[in-house]
Amino acid sequence: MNEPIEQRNIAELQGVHKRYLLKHAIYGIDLQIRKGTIVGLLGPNGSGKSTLLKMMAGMIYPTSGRILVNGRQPDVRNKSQIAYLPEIDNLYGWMTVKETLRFISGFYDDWNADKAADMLEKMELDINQKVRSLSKGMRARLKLIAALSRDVPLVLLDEPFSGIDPSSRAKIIRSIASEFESGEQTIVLSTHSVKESEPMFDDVIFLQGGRIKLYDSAENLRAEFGCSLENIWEKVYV
Ligand SMILES: Nc1ncnc2c1ncn2[C@@H]1O[C@H](COP(=O)(O)OP(=O)(O)OP(=O)(O)O)[C@@H](O)[C@H]1O
Repeated sequence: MNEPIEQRNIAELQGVHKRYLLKHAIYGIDLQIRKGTIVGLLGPNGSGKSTLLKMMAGMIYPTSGRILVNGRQPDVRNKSQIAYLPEIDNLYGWMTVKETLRFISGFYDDWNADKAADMLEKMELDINQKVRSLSKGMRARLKLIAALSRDVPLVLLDEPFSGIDPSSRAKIIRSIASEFESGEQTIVLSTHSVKESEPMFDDVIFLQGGRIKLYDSAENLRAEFGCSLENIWEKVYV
């Protein structure tokens, strides 16, 4: 027997519209995010990726429409459901890597210390180094560890690879894919690194001007267009 729709989806958006003062960022989006998948959120600058992720994280609210994560409207009260990695750098420079992770872990009952230790090793970070002396790419790795070390149903990553060089990016993507517990967690990840990220995506959303241009499984999209997601990007946006 098929599962009811609401149990198959970790998040549902219905007619979601977002306006910042006079600027329309998202236009009436309907979306269902399947549980246990890694979803790529793709689109050019200003297409609405960060706005969509912030609304799903409960950081900002839709102007109209409805968002449900695990059946509840996201806000500060259901932070136990959602890990969110913002595009901005929100780390304290005076802390070491170890202190940063200890500090962040104190906020969350769902912190998985084993996972954090494992990722620290894979991401090759020195736990005694001060955050202020880390390179941009190293800081990006630390932010990623902070988001991925929580045992939550939904992980939202906004541009997690910005500042990370291409070879490290590929390595980190493999590490995310290996840490990912299919069935337990869902990851929605915005990125401009389509080529490197492509192998880990189950589903892909192409946004354009605040609207969904394409949304399907990566497999269906590749079959329909007869090419890679990277080439679909070129067909859609260039
Ligand atoms: N706080 C804000 N106030 C006013 N307009 C905003 C604000 N945040 C975003 N916007 C506008 O909303 C639209 C979508 O922006 P958003 O940051 O969501 O896009 P994005 O796809 O994440 O872009 P990028 O790839 O550059 O990060 C843009 O036109 C942007 O200028």
